[in-house]
Amino acid sequence: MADKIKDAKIIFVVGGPGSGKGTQCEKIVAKYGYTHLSSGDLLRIEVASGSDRGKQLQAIMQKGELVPLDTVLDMIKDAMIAKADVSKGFLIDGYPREVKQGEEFEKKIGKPCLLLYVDAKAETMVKRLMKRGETSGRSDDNEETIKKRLDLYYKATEPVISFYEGRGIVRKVDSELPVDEVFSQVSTAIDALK
Ligand SMILES: Nc1ncnc2c1ncn2[C@H]1C[C@H](O)[C@@H](COP(=O)(O)OP(=O)(O)O)O1
Ligand SMILES: [Mg+2]
Repeated sequence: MADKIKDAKIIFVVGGPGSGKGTQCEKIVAKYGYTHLSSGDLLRIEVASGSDRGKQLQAIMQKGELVPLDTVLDMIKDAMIAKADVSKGFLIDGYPREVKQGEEFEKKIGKPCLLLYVDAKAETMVKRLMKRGETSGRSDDNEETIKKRLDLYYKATEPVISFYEGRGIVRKVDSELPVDEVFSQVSTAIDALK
């Protein structure tokens, strides 16, 4: 496993809920051909399957809490293995959510070459999520859960950014700007890799 993805680039895409991670990842996929793995989407697929594990996950996610570390990591790893032969890079979207998740990822999978920090104000994120909630069908896009997810983001995930800043791999993009302008900052960060 470690061998198979050794040469692939790994990018952590980190930012608050509703900051625009998914939106930017979609554009990276289109321009650079990376494989996009959203931990949230992987979990939602499991929930939709109606499995016992899915039911447990559903309860946790609806409360806006983090699901157990090994569960998410196993799902990401399986998805990476499935794409290892054809992928030159992986976008790990919405993970790590806490420093410990990052450490586990590196132990079991590999090191990121870049942490893309998608930054937006809390007020902006709430607005976008409320709007997204009108059509997303996501049970966690409601006012009460959004507040919890934001609190958890500031408490658990912001330290992740400081942790990787120490390694010099963090590039911050201003996601208050229109999507295409954010993407031009994203492109600059990715073009600088190699
Ligand atoms: N730069 C931007 N300007 C305006 N709206 C944006 C934006 N980036 C994303 N959005 C919108 C699209 C979605 O409806 C909502 C949340 O975006 P998202 O990509 O789903 O966020 P995330 O994956 O970080 O939770 O905000
Ligand atoms: Mg997303």
